Amino acid sequence: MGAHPKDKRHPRFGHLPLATSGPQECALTGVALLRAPYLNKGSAFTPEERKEFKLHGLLPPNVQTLDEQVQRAYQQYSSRPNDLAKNTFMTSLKEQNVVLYYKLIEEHLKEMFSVIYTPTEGEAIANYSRLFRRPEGCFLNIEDQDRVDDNIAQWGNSEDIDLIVVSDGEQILGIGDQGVGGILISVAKLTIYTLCAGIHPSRTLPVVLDCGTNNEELQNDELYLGLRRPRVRGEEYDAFVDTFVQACRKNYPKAYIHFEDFGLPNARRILDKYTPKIACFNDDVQGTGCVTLAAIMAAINVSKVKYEDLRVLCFGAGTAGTGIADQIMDAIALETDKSKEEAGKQIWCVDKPGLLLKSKKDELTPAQLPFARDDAEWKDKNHNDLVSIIEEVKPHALIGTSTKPKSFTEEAIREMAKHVERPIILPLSNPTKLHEAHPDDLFKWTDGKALIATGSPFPPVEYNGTKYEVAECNNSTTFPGIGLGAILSRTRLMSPPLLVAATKALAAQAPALKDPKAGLLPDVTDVREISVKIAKAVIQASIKEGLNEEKEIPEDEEDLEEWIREQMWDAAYRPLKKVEHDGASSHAKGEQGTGSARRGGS
Ligand SMILES: NC(=O)C1=CN([C@@H]2O[C@H](COP(=O)(O)OP(=O)(O)OC[C@H]3O[C@@H](n4cnc5c(N)ncnc54)[C@H](O)[C@@H]3O)[C@@H](O)[C@H]2O)C=CC1
Ligand SMILES: CC(=O)C(=O)O
Ligand SMILES: [Mg+2]
Repeated sequence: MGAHPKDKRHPRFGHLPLATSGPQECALTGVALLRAPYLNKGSAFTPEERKEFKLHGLLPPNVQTLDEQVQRAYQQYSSRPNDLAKNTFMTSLKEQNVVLYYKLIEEHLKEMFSVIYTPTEGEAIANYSRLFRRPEGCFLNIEDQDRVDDNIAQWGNSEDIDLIVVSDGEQILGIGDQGVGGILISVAKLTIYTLCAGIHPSRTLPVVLDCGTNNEELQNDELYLGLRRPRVRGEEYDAFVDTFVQACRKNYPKAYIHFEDFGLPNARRILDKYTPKIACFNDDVQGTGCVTLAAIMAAINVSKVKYEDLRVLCFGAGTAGTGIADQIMDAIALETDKSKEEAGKQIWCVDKPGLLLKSKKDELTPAQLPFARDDAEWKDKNHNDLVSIIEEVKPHALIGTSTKPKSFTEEAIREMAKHVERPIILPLSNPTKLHEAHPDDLFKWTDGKALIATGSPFPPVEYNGTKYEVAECNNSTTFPGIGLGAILSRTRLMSPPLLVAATKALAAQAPALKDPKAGLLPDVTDVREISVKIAKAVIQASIKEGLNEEKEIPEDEEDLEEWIREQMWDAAYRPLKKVEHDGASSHAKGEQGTGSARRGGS
């Protein structure tokens, strides 16, 4: 038990919008308290708490520390036979004791990250209706649009929610349409926010928009839990999304909305519609764009390629691919004197039919259009086959967001390595089995010269007796810090300068800047401090743009970092303070006590 780590400090800031330390108000007693995951301490309830909260006789007598609980939980976790069983164990643990859940992951972050996130979370999502035990999050149903406002309103008072992650389940990781199971990607992304950026876990809301599913396997599965109908499209769909957004704005006006894993026809459209109006973010477009650009920035620092010369080939020009292409185009324009249009000419995009060409513009999405090439450039040249395109373009960087496994063939990679000294190769498709290439092969085919980062985690690669770290290029390195900055500054909008600032802050942390054999991106174990730096950059950019609604933000850099750290939630037990029932437990999240985690409320 012991004191909460933050209680040992004397906060230097009189005004902190988010409370993460000090006593926690609790209106529950007895069995109800033990069943409240945000307040439950299990065997770690102190003798005084056991007395005050009527827990005598409900717990075995030995009072334990959080560390002892972690030890036991880790043994239980380790005894599970496979990763999916471990994932299910973790879900149950979270339903019992939120602090213990996060502390356990924190202690074994590297080992558990892939179990609670990609790739294992993908498996859990695909099996959602079979593994289902207890719902988590908010389920909105397109056939019940009139109830959306009520359904959203039941999660607290207007000050209670900082962050909403929403998915419509159409393009989950790389495994396509998972219908209502998409709730678990919202849940998983919020777990990453808490773990990696200390976002207060009880101040978040995971949402799924159930609009039907085109996944026939799910439609024919008698245990499927979602709407058993083809996906709704068009005006009805747009009205549903808008009803959801308006309900969020009305009930939680300060909450930042994160869109995740929407399908190709909708992801960019929705982002473009709401970006000028509210603080929102699409992780697949923007988070992936930022992290990939940061990896490229680190790689060109090693390979000494200049922005004005950089040639990039994006294989798979969907939501993530065009998001990445956009960020790279913006970076080239910013770092050179070129216009965006000129900068875009340094990026070639390939999709299923081959290279994107202007003559096919009617078949291209608006996000693909800026990257379509003049047909004249490709007259009498093969633009349908990756090897031929590589031969012609001679890219410095090759990025895979195609969901087509093994598409970066030996022939393609050897062709690339013929033309550039240090090929930058980023197979980003998730889950692991969909990666465009395996890092072992990439090192082999390029004689150890490739600069690599992958979408899911891989162990280090050994080549010619040297061990190389393979950086994970996943938006999980960026979105938590961006969200933390957005929430703490209460930015009105997530405008491009905020994303540029976040990318630069991440790129500056790349281990490869100090050691060319090290990873292109920081390791997940350092992620909380990385998030502080990213959040700081986002906050400063928000202030510079005049977008910050939070006005009491320290100016001094060190003070600002400390102010951010003070507001990050830690996995530690806080003392409980008994309060009378105040009605908040009628909220869907009422088990958290008073429903308010604000300093002013406790
Ligand atoms: N590492 C990371 O942080 C992230 C990775 N991803 C991964 O990227 C992949 C794509 O995700 P989204 O862009 O959201 O999906 P999407 O469906 O929007 O895009 C995929 C694109 O690849 C194209 N494609 C399919 N087969 C192809 C082929 N044989 N050759 C060329 N293009 C082909 C599709 O036509 C589509 O345009 C997924 O595996 C996803 O998990 C997505 C976001 C973040
Ligand atoms: C990482 C992620 O957001 C994806 O694969 O969709
Ligand atoms: Mg995603």
